[in-house]
Amino acid sequence: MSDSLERLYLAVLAARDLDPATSRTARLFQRGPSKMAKKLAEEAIEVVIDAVNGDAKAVVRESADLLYNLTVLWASAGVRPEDVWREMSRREDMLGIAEKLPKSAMKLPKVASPRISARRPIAALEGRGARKRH
Ligand SMILES: N=c1c2ncn([C@@H]3O[C@H](COP(=O)(O)OP(=O)(O)OP(=O)(O)O)[C@@H](O)[C@H]3O)c2ncn1[C@@H]1O[C@H](COP(=O)(O)O)[C@@H](O)[C@H]1O
Repeated sequence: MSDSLERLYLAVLAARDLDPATSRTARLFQRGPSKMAKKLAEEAIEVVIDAVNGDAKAVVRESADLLYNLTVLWASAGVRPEDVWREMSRREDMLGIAEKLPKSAMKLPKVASPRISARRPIAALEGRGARKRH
């Protein structure tokens, strides 16, 4: 999947400077981040509606649109796909699955994921309110 997204990301970068009259991507760049965000949100809602309606084929179609609009927003924000893959790997190393760190240290799993046990114990941050060491 990451290969497809990376190819799409490069295609979006290449289309950025095309004629907005003929390129949707160039038109999105011309209209700026707020339009990109609006389209991304619209696609996310379309995926949700189709999923709630149990229309798997529509979920596939709208998910492709969602990922397209996400790569456009990434490009506009200066985010590269590899930046996201790196963050997902970091989370996987911490927790064994790609999810956010729990807000408090208390919720970290008792048994570290196999990838962690082979490494130095990781001091869990307690989120933004992490106490400073005295
Ligand atoms: N991968 C995509 C891609 N996925 C979805 N879309 C378009 O994004 C829109 C999302 O669906 P919507 O129903 O929300 O859009 P719409 O209602 O048809 O029209 P709007 O309301 O958005 O104006 C559709 O029009 C899709 O055609 C895409 N448009 C372009 N690409 C790729 O982006 C690259 C650049 O293409 P151009 O933008 O055509 O230069 C190429 O590699 C393309 O294949």
